[in-house]
Amino acid sequence: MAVLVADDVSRTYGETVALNGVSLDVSEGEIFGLVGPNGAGKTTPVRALTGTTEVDGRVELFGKPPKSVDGERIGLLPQDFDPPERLTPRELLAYFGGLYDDPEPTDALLEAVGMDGNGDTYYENLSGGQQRRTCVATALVNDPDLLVVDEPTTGIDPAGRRQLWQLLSGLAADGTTIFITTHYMEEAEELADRVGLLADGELVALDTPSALIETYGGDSLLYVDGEFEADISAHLDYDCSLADGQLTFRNVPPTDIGGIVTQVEAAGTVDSLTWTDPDLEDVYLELTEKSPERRSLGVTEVSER
Ligand SMILES: Nc1ncnc2c1ncn2[C@@H]1O[C@H](COP(=O)(O)OP(=O)(O)OP(=O)(O)O)[C@@H](O)[C@H]1O
Repeated sequence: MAVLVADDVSRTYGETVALNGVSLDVSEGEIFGLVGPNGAGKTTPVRALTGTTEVDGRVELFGKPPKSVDGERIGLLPQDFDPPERLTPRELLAYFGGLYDDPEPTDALLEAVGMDGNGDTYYENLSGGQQRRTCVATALVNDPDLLVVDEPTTGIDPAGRRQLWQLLSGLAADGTTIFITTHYMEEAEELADRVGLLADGELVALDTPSALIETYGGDSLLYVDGEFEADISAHLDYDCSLADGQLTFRNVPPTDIGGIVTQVEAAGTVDSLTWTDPDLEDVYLELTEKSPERRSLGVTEVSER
């Protein structure tokens, strides 16, 4: 059963269309990532899911409207969560724990988010990343069945971010459903089972990261730098382009790289090779840099790039 359902959800603020007919569902134990540029509308579904803004369309959590769901089942980290500065992480977690029937132990929460060494420092004296880790812990205090986190790792260093990915993956493996918004494409690609891409309030793509990359990510590229004659391509069995002393080969299988180098070296010298595979960032740029008009014409094929 879907834990979370949004069906044809729209929200306008005055003249601004924040969400336009967004439909998605998230299954138990799934991590769903929502990505999109600033102002694309990512926070608006978070508010709709947690019943803090009214929307047109249907939103259900555990088969009920958000406001009817037992708060014990939901963990929320708002984007702009700003706890009292003169509390320590330990005091904050104790405070939030007091709001629930069976809170998680504070020490375990501090350790889970990598804050066990700073549990007694005033919030105002923590670094930005340490503050955000503390905020993540507050969303976990009730061991929620559904965790909704809006840009949870903003400001957290790469190692800390990976630690939180592991934490979230572990929670999902144990059955927690996770809805996460992020600006980090690596985070969405690594963490999310499926990713929805919002642009101008519309969900322009929704699939697994690998399927999105396959559909929209574009070509793998092999760059060969060296000294070549202008007619080098005539000596090669592979299509390529030559610009600024660099040969570019598109979509060659990795197993062909050795053969390409051998052919290029027969007609020039090779200084270096660079290989790039498309990733979710390419998908993001491909889909978000188009105007709404071009997207509505379905102009998203790789060949259009
Ligand atoms: N309370 C509000 N009043 C008026 N406009 C709003 C309000 N909340 C959001 N908006 C507008 O709705 C649109 C979507 O905002 P939203 O916060 O959902 O975007 P976002 O994708 O989360 O952005 P960011 O990545 O910058 O956090 C924006 O144009 C924003 O200005």
